Amino acid sequence: MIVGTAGHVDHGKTALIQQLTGIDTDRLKEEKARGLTIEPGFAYPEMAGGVELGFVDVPGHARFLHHMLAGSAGVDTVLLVVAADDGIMPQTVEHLQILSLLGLDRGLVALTKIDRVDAIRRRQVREEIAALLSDTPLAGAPIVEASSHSGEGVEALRDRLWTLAATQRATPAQGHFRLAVDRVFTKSGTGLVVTGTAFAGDVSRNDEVRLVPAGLKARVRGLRRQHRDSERAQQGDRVALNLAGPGISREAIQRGDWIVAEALETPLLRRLDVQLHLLEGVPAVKHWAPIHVHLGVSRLSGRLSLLEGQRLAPGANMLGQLVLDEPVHACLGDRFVIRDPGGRLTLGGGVVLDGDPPRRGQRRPERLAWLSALTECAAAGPPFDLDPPLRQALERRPDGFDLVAMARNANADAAEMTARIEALGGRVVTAQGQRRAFSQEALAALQARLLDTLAANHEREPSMLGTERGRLARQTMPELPEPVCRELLAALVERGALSAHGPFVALPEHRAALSEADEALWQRLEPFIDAASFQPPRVRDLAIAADLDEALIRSALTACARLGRLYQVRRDHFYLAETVTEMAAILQALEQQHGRIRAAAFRDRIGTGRKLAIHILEFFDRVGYTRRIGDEREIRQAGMWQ
Ligand SMILES: Nc1nc2c(ncn2[C@@H]2O[C@H](COP(=O)(O)OP(=O)(O)OP(=O)(O)O)[C@@H](O)[C@H]2O)c(=O)[nH]1
Repeated sequence: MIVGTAGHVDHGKTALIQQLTGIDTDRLKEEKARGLTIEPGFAYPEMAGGVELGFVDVPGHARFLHHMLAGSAGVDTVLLVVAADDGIMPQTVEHLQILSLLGLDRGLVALTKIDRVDAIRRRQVREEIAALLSDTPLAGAPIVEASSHSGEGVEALRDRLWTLAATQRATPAQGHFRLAVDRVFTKSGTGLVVTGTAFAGDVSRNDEVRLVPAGLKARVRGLRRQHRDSERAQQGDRVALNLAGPGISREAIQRGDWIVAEALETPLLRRLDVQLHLLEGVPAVKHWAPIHVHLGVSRLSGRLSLLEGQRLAPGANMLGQLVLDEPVHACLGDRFVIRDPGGRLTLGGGVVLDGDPPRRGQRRPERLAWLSALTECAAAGPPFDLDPPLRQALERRPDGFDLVAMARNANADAAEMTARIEALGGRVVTAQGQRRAFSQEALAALQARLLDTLAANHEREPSMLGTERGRLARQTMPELPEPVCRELLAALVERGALSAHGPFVALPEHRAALSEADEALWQRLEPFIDAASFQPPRVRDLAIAADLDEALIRSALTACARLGRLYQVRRDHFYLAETVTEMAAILQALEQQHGRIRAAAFRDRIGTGRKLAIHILEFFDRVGYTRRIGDEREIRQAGMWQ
């Protein structure tokens, strides 16, 4: 259990934690000199019987509110401190509002400095506190009187907290590991250490993790939880990680960054779709207002885009989008607080719904309906029941949806999510690390559209052998990722609904034909092309060799290429289909032998000049058989020429 203090400056938070735990959480020299907390401080008292309890002591001064917000990230229990002499003060109210916005609903109130007041005053302040709590998630929380000076009531408060910690059921770790970094330092002999609260999942020594936003990979060399060496830590724990790896240094990471499991690595997010709530008593906020956003441990600047109107009224809720100046990491259900750009006023906050909003159509009814479904899902709290939004997506998205991005957003496992989709009657197409989910009807409709497009192509281009797969994909559904389209086409070929001819596909009944004149030319030209296998004569050389007109040859060979007898590897340079198949096999063998394909190795194998070898490799890239990576290539579609 991690208890976070809250309350107005000088109400006795630090003194109380010291009384309760014997630990002084004010570490900084300046804090000591000024008698003021600036940075969050931590205390982990020794507990008997495996009970775990940690304290985060936050500053009360209004100027350090961003530190209070950072300290409150990851806290699960609140200790609201109110001094009996002052009573409720501005930061008592503001901290309480922030804790509500962060979704904290468990905790108690310590009425401190009771040595300074009489019984009547104590009762009066207790009543004021009860009234203040009444319409917050902490309504009805116990109010315990204590004095850090006389010690009165401290034992009773400790008993309450210790019992609460002992009876709290440990939440099982869910999802992939995420940790919000609140401190970064280097320790001689150890190296880089980051500390923070684990928001989800678990981490073990020697795990590989990612730094966000730096994107660097790191190994967990050492691990401490709640200030003790450990092999493993999990959701809810205060964790210190000793990280190592290429590029891992003090400069690569700072407070507010995240350490996440590989599976959560995202292209960095700058726009987050959210459910917003504006506090009562603050000015209304207009669309595109500049704001400060506190998310996890970070403070970011940006704009507030309203998705359901031009103005958000005090006390109201609305769907919106945070458009941030810097990239962030966030998942469904993360809470955030918004403040005015001057950082003086807490305006409201909300819940992250979708970290990957579409560029267009953000206010379309189906998009808003999707966000509303996610709002309900997030409101019910983790573990999230994703079935209702998934069901909705299956019903309403004829082009399917990206299941990997959706799983990442919900910090769920993509394989488990695939099983959920299948249980809901949907289908998932998997290709090259992508997973796209469709309803059965949507999938059938898409396949029918592919066949229709192909039929139209055949009618328009009767002499063509078929349509190149990539082109068919772009023609039919440009918004779908190409690997997914190719996978759909492969399934149709498998079922016999399509026939495959190298990179082309055609309806099985389609028969392309050559004109008689072209057929006659082909008979004359084929021997010339065949004789020179890897280096066939170009159109001009054929014209000389066969004593024919160049334009005639070009048109006949183009017609033959449409039929799949030849491939135009570059302008005016045609190769027999068999030769292309042979070269494809050579590439495959080279890849098997060397891991990657180098142009020089290919040139040596086919015995041509370097320039021609490169032209041929570029042809294979173009048709999607190979992919170029720097100076090398790898096979993308091994089955294309089999
Ligand atoms: N008389 C009396 N004084 C107290 C009590 N608790 C704290 N104080 C005094 O109040 C002052 C502020 O106490 P802190 O514990 O630093 O207050 P704080 O809430 O942690 O302050 P910030 O963290 O800066 O917001 C100090 O001078 C304490 O000695 C108490 O129970 N009785």
